[in-house]
Amino acid sequence: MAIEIRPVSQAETKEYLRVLPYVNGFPQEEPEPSAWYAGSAAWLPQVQKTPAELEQYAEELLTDWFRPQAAFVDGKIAGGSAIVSVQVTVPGGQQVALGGVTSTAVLPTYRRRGLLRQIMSAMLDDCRERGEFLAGLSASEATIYGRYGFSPATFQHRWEVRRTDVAFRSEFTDPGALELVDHAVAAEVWPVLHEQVRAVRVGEISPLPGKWDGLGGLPADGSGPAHHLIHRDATGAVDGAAIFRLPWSPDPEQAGVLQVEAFEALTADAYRALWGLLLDFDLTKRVVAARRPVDEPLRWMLTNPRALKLTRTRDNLWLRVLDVRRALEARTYAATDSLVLEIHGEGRWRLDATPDGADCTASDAQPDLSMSVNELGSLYLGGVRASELSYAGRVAERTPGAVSRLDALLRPDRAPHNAVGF
Ligand SMILES: CC(=O)SCCNC(=O)CCNC(=O)[C@H](O)C(C)(C)COP(=O)(O)OP(=O)(O)OC[C@H]1O[C@@H](n2cnc3c(N)ncnc32)[C@H](O)[C@@H]1OP(=O)(O)O
Repeated sequence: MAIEIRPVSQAETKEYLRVLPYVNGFPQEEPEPSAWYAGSAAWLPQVQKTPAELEQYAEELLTDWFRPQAAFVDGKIAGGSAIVSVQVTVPGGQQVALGGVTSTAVLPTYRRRGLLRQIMSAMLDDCRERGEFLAGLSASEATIYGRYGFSPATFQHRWEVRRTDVAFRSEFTDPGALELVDHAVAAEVWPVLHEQVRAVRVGEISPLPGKWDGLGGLPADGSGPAHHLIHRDATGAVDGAAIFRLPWSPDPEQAGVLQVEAFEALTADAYRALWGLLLDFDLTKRVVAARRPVDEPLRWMLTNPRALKLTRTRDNLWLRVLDVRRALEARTYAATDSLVLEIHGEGRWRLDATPDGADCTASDAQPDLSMSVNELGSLYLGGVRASELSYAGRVAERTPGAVSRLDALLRPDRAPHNAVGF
């Protein structure tokens, strides 16, 4: 078979859309909140489209931020994937370009013949040419993307708590105020709030264009209508917001569940006030929250921290460092130190790191530490410790103490987290 890998042209977008429905079909542990997960509910694999809608979709598919590549087998599209242009916040606060791999699927009749391998290679080359020194994705299966140098860098929790188990350790007097708002107000609040959050949260991703458009009318997808809660500080400025649903169910087990679909707080006051209301909501039995950071402070507010039960923990953003020097120079560090890092296949680098930034230069000195680009991807945002990877045999310490020194450099203030995906 003759295989050609290349970008999809406008004339080919309709044919390319035949592949997209096969992106789905992987087993999900449980349904995710509809609108928050990965963005638009209008994403093709999630809804059946009429022929007219498909025409429109194909017409508008190619944009300057969505770059699909396809594998043409004997002239016909047999698989595809795409890079979306987004930004990720790295330690120190810089928001750097990230090539986001998404919408990956090979038609079932063409799988295991090396098509994804070739598509991925073309897409990562494209990222390098555009100067994107990081690529990222969220993985349908954890066994696929390690071979291309990706590795988990952020993680997320799903938790639930029974209302009868909730008691707060201390009274909280809110200097601000909570307010239920309609969709139109929420649609104005969220983009601004998320920009403020993203400026300070390592790992957070910039929203794709149109991300917030749907907020005005989040679908009532069986989970009931979306409710919008905001918090204002004492000056009236919005410093937190939540979206929740109160799904009705004939099943008593599923009834009385308050689902938190989105939650952001810029201040501790907003955080405490919003959870205070959501966890003590009349006529509910349980609160369920998904896509939450792994260092959720909420448990420390409860008299019984065990009441908050983790029901799922999973990797979220996988990173692939495409240019070691630029990546290491883009972030800041928690200490001042110098280490020589050998990154298999990507050279040997002397990192002179400080809290204000770093210099990274090619080096032929003896390395202090050796690892592959996968380990570097996991370490980069500070969500995984070098000592953990060293114990697992994945980071080799050549100079005694070098693992601890690297941990001290990369130590994060908060666990990296991205509530927004792509
Ligand atoms: C980032 C995202 O978009 S996540 C969504 C990913 N999409 C899906 O899961 C949809 C369903 N799956 C598919 O469409 C395909 O199986 C794909 C896209 C995952 C893989 O496409 P293929 O063309 O079959 O992969 P390809 O033949 O290039 O395989 C490359 C390597 O990955 C391995 N591989 C491929 N799929 C899988 C898998 N599901 N699990 C484990 N290993 C896999 C192959 O064995 C091969 O290994 P090798 O390098 O050791 O030889």
